Amino acid sequence: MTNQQCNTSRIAGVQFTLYPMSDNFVDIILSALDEVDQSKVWKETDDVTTCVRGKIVHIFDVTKAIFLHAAKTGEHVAMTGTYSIGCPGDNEADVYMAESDAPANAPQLANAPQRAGCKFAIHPLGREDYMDKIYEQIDLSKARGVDVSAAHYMTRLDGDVQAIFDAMEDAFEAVQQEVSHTTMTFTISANSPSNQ
Ligand SMILES: Cc1ncc(C[n+]2csc(CCO)c2C)c(N)n1
Repeated sequence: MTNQQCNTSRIAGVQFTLYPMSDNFVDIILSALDEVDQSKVWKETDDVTTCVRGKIVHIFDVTKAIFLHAAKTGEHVAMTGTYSIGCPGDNEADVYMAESDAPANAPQLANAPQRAGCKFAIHPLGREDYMDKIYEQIDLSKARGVDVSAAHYMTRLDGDVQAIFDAMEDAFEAVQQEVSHTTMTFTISANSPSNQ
């Protein structure tokens, strides 16, 4: 689903870390961060994570593109992170909310097939009825190109990387419309020797 929100949408963000299981990890991390178009988001990298903030459509576009960039090296790579929206006081990158909705990396990713496995969990905050909000809003039966299965504390998604990130974006988008402060944690892994 593409994000149809206009420029008055709320700022969202993600803190994430890439783990290339390779001697070449510095190059893989830095080239992924360098070569992906992050012009539509606020960003900051340090020794622990990268933080990207802006419209929902762009924070998912950027994390998807960085993971795909690292995975196309053929090395076993994992990424873990937390998406967040509605965090009180989160507005210092408001200028990025005026960006257009067209995802900056979508054209380059159009033909970049890559399989992965992912587990994610969504956390609607400050609500006693949080389980209802999850069940009401998330309909992964509509997710195309991913196998969905239950796991303890998480939902597992297997399939193409782009379809996995699209399914997570749809879930995050739907829940945050109902619950103002929502976070989502995920771990995604590609080229794992466990699958060979
Ligand atoms: C997305 C992402 N952002 C930051 C780090 C932290 N980090 C670990 S090694 C390295 C390169 C050499 O400084 C960096 C930036 C990461 N792993 N993944």
